[in-house]
Amino acid sequence: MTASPELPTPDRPTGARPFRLGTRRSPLALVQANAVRNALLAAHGWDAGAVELVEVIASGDRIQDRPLAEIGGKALWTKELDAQLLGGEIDAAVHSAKDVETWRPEAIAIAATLIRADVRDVLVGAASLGELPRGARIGTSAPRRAAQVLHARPDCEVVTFRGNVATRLARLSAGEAEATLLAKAGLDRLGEIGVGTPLDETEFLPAPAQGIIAIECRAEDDAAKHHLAAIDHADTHAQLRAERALLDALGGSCSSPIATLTMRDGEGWQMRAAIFSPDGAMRREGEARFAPGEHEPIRAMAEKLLHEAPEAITAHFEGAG
Ligand SMILES: NCc1[nH]cc(CCC(=O)O)c1CC(=O)O
Repeated sequence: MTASPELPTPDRPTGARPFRLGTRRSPLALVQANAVRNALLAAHGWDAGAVELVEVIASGDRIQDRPLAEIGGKALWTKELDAQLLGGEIDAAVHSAKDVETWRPEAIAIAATLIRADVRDVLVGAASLGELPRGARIGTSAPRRAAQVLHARPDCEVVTFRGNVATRLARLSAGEAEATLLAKAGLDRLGEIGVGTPLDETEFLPAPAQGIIAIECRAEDDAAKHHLAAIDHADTHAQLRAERALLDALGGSCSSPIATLTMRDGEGWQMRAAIFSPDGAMRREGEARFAPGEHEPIRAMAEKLLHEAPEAITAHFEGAG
């Protein structure tokens, strides 16, 4: 296992190589990686050369014409960065936590999360779900968004929209759909302020980990862990652990329509979780209170949900039985 060599500090600014931060190449990924870089520079008082971005092309970015669930799931966002990390070519990798699958190699650890951004989805193309024209086409490839829209508006039709944020907005402008749904966090980070209407997060529940930027490093790289700990936002990290525990308990994948919202509840936390049939016709919701790191109530809620949900829902989860 390669450890990060000593890094520049105010007392020792020369002679060390930069900390290499791996990132995907999409405009959103680069904005996010730069946010992590700036956070590291500020937290450690390093000069600009101390953190270097290493751009990695992910298969998920190369294959744009088919739904993610069909071509191999979330691993398509992580496997190239995982390989670079394990091979010691980068010291850390920046991810949208929403795109990081539940199963991770044992030698890789989520070392830090930046403070969570806006968790809401934005509806682009109409002022509200109720105001969509009858039979409107909604462009999305996310099972959660499709099921949740169809639950509210069974008359609508879902058409597959993949590609990065700009591509999806261009496809909407080209008339391929009447509306689309995007994460407000991504739009904000790209400077697309004021696009569309944010949907109330208590009604249209977000995806697990939406709005969270996670930074991974080699599990045994104590130097990298130490550097990254300085930029970790503890409450966000607790939410991420809890929402990943939910995904794990449900056996949820990128083809599972699952939505969740984690909120402070006095001293502790409250989680709401909803699971759907892909056509949105069936919906089941649960709620759990938990303390950070104590995920048993979340697992119990997940088991109960799966136990009581109809086959039309559970068929899309592996946690059942
Ligand atoms: N699936 C792609 C993806 N992954 C993370 C974000 C947004 C940023 C975030 O949630 O932190 C997006 C775009 C979107 O869903 O609109």
